[in-house]
Amino acid sequence: MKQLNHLVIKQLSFSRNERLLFDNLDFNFERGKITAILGPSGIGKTTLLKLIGGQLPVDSGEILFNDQAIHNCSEKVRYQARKKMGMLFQSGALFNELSVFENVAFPLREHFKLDESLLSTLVLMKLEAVGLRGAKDLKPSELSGGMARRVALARAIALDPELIMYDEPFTGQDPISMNVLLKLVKELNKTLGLTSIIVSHDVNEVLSIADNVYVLADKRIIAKGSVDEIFKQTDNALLQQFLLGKSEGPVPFHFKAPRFCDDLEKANR
Ligand SMILES: Nc1ncnc2c1ncn2[C@@H]1O[C@H](COP(=O)(O)OP(=O)(O)OP(=O)(O)O)[C@@H](O)[C@H]1O
Repeated sequence: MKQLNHLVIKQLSFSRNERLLFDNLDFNFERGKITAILGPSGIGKTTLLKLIGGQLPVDSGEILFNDQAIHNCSEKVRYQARKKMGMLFQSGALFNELSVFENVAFPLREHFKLDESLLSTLVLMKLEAVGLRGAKDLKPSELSGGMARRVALARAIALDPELIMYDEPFTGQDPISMNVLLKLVKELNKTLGLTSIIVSHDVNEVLSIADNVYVLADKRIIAKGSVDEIFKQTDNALLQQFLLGKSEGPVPFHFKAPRFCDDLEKANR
């Protein structure tokens, strides 16, 4: 029987450049749901996706995908797990020299030996799913930013992943493209039965399609739950500051620094 939790992270700790980013964190990503990961810039959201994808090794803790440990497994197991994960990174540029069709065909050609007619059918199905079958012969330079993001999404679902991770998928989009992408992410989640994880600074937009939310701040999870539950936590000052985007609150404006007078004295020595 398939577990309710598709991906489970237990007691994750991770440092970068001796800076502790995660201190003993637990996450449960429910199968078939959209989970948003929110938090201030630099808190480690992209890093979390890279840890899940196996691009970075954990310092300590466990990552279980379909109940199988993928943090300390063999290369073979990691490769099999990675094949079931699609990733859409903001910087995940398309190959400029390839057509839209060939960009989406790329992972299929890499992983399978398919005859051209089957490959073509699969690519056209993925492009149809993102509404861009008609753009198959265009080059990336001929696409708008929103269209390019949708082609990257078609490429991310080319191998029929179970889980898809989006890193800032809406950044830099005009309101119409943003809504098209939001609708698409929600629809694909439902029609393909995906488990989706979205990292985004577009708090209201991402919460409009998410089922569950984790809010990170200062090495820990400051709030988690369904979207409704998160909005009810009005006594959580850190969460409220973040959700409402207030400059005043528990999140300090100043990055940790020595006393100003000490720095000035040093500068004038
Ligand atoms: N390649 C790297 N090498 C060393 N440190 C890195 C590297 N990439 C990121 N970091 C550091 O890790 C921390 C977390 O970065 P990360 O990109 O995961 O944060 P984020 O929450 O996704 O930020 P943002 O919302 O601004 O994208 C930051 O302090 C960053 O400087």
